[in-house]
Amino acid sequence: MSNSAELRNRHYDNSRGGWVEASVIPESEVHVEPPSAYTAYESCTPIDQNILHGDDSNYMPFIPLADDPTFDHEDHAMEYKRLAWQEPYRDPDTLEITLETARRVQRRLHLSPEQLDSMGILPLTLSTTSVWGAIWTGKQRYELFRTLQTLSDVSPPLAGDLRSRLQDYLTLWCPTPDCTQAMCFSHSLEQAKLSLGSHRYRTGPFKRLPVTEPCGVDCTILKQSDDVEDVDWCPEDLDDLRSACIRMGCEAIISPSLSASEDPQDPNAYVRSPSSSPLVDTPPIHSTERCDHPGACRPDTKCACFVNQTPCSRLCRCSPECRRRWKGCRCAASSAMAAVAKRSKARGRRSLCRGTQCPCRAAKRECDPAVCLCSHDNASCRNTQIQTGASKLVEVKQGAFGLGLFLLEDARAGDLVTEYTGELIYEPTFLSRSQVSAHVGRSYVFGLNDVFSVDATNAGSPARFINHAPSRMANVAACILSVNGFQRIGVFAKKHIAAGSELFMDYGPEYPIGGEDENT
Ligand SMILES: C[S@@+](CC[C@H](N)C(=O)[O-])C[C@H]1O[C@@H](n2cnc3c(N)ncnc32)[C@H](O)[C@@H]1O
Repeated sequence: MSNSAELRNRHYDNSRGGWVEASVIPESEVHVEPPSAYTAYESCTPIDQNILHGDDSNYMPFIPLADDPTFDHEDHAMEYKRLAWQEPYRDPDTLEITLETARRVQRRLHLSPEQLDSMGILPLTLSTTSVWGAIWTGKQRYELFRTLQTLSDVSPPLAGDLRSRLQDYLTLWCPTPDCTQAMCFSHSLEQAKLSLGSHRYRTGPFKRLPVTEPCGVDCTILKQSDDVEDVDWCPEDLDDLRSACIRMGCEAIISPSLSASEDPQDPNAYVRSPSSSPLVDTPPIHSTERCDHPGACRPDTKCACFVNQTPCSRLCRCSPECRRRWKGCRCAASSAMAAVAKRSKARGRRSLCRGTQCPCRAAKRECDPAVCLCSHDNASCRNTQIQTGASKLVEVKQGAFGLGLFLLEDARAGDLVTEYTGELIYEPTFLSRSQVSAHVGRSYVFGLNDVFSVDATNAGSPARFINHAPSRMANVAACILSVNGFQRIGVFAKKHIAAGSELFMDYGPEYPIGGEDENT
């Protein structure tokens, strides 16, 4: 048996059939460089879709570049109204406990929030008048999920209150067809508000809920007949119900009359730039607003779609019969096109909706599988690359200007290389953050529309590493497309790009590096 000193100097090498002497380097001769710390502010959370951040201009979350004496910290702090670390610490559970206690006391003893506040028995004041009360804070926290005005709004709906329960279901799910997240934060601006209960439906033409087979014990149909008032459902309500039923897997109340309209309206009616290529000449882009009113869009509805002269998307909450709804393309309608599509699909290529004769593409919209006669088969339509995630393999490594993005496979002209994702931020946040990015000399912000910018500084996709080159030398170009109601940034190949190439795009004249003028 070897002693431990001998063992330390030998190791077992299978290839050499037994113990071999190890060459031991004395500790004094070992020089290991300590690993260098990561450079500050370099971390970026990978995300595959934009996330709504909104505004952080009120709270300064931390002191950026705190160890850099050349950064003007005082000036930067002026961008914010409050310093987050000077707010008193509140255990988030305290809010829940306070609200739940208040709810129970209110139910059993019928004490109002004001009475409870005057008794001073709760850890937080409820105060319905001050913006700092627990009710207001609760509303802030939950308004993404449901609309709260008073304490009773925080309560779960009663079993027989079908309307509130349905609203609860609807606000729990993201109403975006592309998103399957419950309590989604990415599309929280889009929360559905059920329009039930308005008196106007009592006088209009009603549709009765078609009674067919219930989907289960909790089916809305059973609730309707059992324990709630007899409800007359207007078309908008039915649309909401249909959406709820689809998500619950219940086919029972899906009215056939609400399926996608077959109105042969000219699909070109809303095309704004018929001859433009999808990579250039972007028309003025408005924020992704959608209408939320009964009936069709008209001048008096003053909705964003009507005012901006943009077609209604499938997320709009106007009547399904509204003539402003985008009708999609008919690119696969002819048997000849269908045959071409079949042939190219067999070769693994997408051939439909390639050119601007496709009205969706001409209008800078991706084809919508719900209405277009092409994208029922995604493998054929060339204009669904962002929503189907048909991007290329890429890698990040040292590029021409710091890190850069490189292709790992060939790309053909028009192929989606990657999507540019990040946090959706408002202008004040853009301004406060740009002080830091100007100081470090790197910016990852991409203007999306007249409300939002996409900032890939803290969270984003590999597209954030694409370096700038003037247009004539750039091999990719970014294009903002409307994808099923949302504006998204696709980075497309301008020409054939061989695997291994670094990707460059023209950042445009507004980018600090300078556009064509400065770099040509
Ligand atoms: C979107 S980032 C690109 C990725 C960046 N190279 C990195 O290492 O993270 C944009 C920044 O890269 C640098 N950059 C990109 N293209 C450049 C160019 N043509 N000339 C000089 N700097 C460039 C600038 O610092 C710019 O603010």
